[in-house]
Amino acid sequence: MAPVGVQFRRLQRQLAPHGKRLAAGAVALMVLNLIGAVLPLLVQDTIDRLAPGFTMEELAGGAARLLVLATVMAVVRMISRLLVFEVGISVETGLRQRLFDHLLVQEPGWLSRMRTGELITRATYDVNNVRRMLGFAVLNLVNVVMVYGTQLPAMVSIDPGLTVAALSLHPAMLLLVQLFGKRMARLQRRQQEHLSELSDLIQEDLSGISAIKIYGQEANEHEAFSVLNRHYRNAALSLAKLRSTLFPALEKISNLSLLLLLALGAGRLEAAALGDPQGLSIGGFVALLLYAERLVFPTALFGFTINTFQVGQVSLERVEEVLARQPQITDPAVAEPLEPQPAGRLQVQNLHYRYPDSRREALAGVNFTLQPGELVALVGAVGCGKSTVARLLGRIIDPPEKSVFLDGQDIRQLRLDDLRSRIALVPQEAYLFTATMEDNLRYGQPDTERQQVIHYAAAAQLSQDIEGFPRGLDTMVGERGITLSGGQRQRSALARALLQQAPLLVLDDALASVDNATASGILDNLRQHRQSTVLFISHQLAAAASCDRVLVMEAGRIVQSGRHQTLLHQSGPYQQLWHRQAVETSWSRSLV
Ligand SMILES: Nc1ncnc2c1ncn2[C@@H]1O[C@H](COP(=O)(O)OP(=O)(O)OP(=O)(O)O)[C@@H](O)[C@H]1O
Repeated sequence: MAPVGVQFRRLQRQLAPHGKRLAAGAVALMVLNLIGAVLPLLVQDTIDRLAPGFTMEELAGGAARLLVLATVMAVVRMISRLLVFEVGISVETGLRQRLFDHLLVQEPGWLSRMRTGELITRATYDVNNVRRMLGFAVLNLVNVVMVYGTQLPAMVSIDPGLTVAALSLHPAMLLLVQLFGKRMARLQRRQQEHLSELSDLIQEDLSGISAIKIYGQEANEHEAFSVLNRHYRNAALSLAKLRSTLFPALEKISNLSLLLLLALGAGRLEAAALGDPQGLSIGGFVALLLYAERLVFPTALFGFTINTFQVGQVSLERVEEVLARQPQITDPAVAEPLEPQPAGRLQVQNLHYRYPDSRREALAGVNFTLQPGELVALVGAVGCGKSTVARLLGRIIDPPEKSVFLDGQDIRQLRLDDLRSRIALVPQEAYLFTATMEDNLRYGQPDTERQQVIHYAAAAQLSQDIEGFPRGLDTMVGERGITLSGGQRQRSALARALLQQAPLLVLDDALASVDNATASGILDNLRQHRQSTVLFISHQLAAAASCDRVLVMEAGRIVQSGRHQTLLHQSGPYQQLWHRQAVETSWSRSLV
């Protein structure tokens, strides 16, 4: 845990914007406690007036005063709680929103290294703990000070000896809550950790359900799940056991302190009955009982408050840890304005890149230029660095400065939004959201007219598929919608990118699930539109052959560049790739 000063500043930071509401809540609490201190005195007065000869009017008057005060108290209590809890809820929702927005600006590489379940835990469980600390705990802390501050003097004024007796068991109550509370907090965290492990496993298994089925691993996955489930169950049961021991124990202590008060109070009542001026009136005794009872709950809650603070501080630290993580891919301090007339000219100069956790350079000095409107294929063996080039062009990972220029502008000097309006990147893995087909296609351009959507769907050779969907463009797709084939997903992602009408379109193996003829048809459409320069990264050499030029990559470098026919007749990696693919194709045909 951080030092107290740091903890205090953290709390202050969260509460500062809600100062007025908190102050209003504190005033309401004070009013509540003042009424709470006066009420037993009124009860005392009303009872002590019940001497022989009291009138019903006197009794009714006393009862009416009590009723009015009790009603006012209930209303003020509600207001004070609403005010303080609202602060907790406002901090909770604000913090969660900040956390979500902060995750959105992080680069995918970092997010994929983090466990999803862990991030969800921080955005839900930990943020909830912060709410409890700033709502429940702040309320109880202020309240307990006020309850004791207003009630103790009144109790002492009635009978100092019995006041000590009434409070004598409170330390035991606090000690018990402290002891149990620490264990409860530990178990709650453990339970939450098991829950996030379970949600990680569910997520992973549902994503990889095909692999599980293909390798017949259902039984193993069942076992892995049941182990985690058992851990969760054990933590939940231990927590339930702890709670069902603690709460009755607290009730017992509270009953004991009342018993003690009754036992000692009886003597004081008897003394008063015998005319001893030091004795205690019945009204005074009832008032003491009421005070003692009103102290039990805040005292027990005070024990929980300390734990809630400790747990809340740890949670706030965990949330702030994520918030403190600076995104690595950001807008430049002073961004260049975008070139007003984009043409789609791309220059890549001496581009080197090494992944953070890798020893070897993925790109070892890549050089190439794409002229406006050119359709250029980038081919090469697996792992040679093609996708790395695509990711760098879209700044999904960051290229060094002065190595990638779009229309003469270093892409590191552009705002990210500007860059992404100029480069449309279609990744290998097409992702569709749970939304209609139309909303999926216009995801990057939500205001696009339907006619435009239809136009670009046709360019991506998707029209026939859409016609075949039950509700055409209004068909729900994604997780809960109909399942699209890999090729349909890829063409949807392509149509989505075409809608952006960016001057440079980068297809990162984005037609891998589409047959050669369809891929060539799509490339023809792109060539006819000529609205963008296109970098077509692919393993499909037959489709690549129809491009204006082919770039060949090997071990992180461009080693050949030229027209297909020229390269095919040069001995080199392209010729080898082409022959290997021709052999594989004829081999696979021979199997049919
Ligand atoms: N996130 C990463 N962290 C570390 N190394 C990576 C990462 N992504 C890729 N690499 C490595 O960088 C090199 C280039 O990978 P890249 O994905 O660019 O190849 P590729 O040519 O697109 O391959 P493929 O044709 O199989 O898609 C490979 O050695 C790969 O292992």
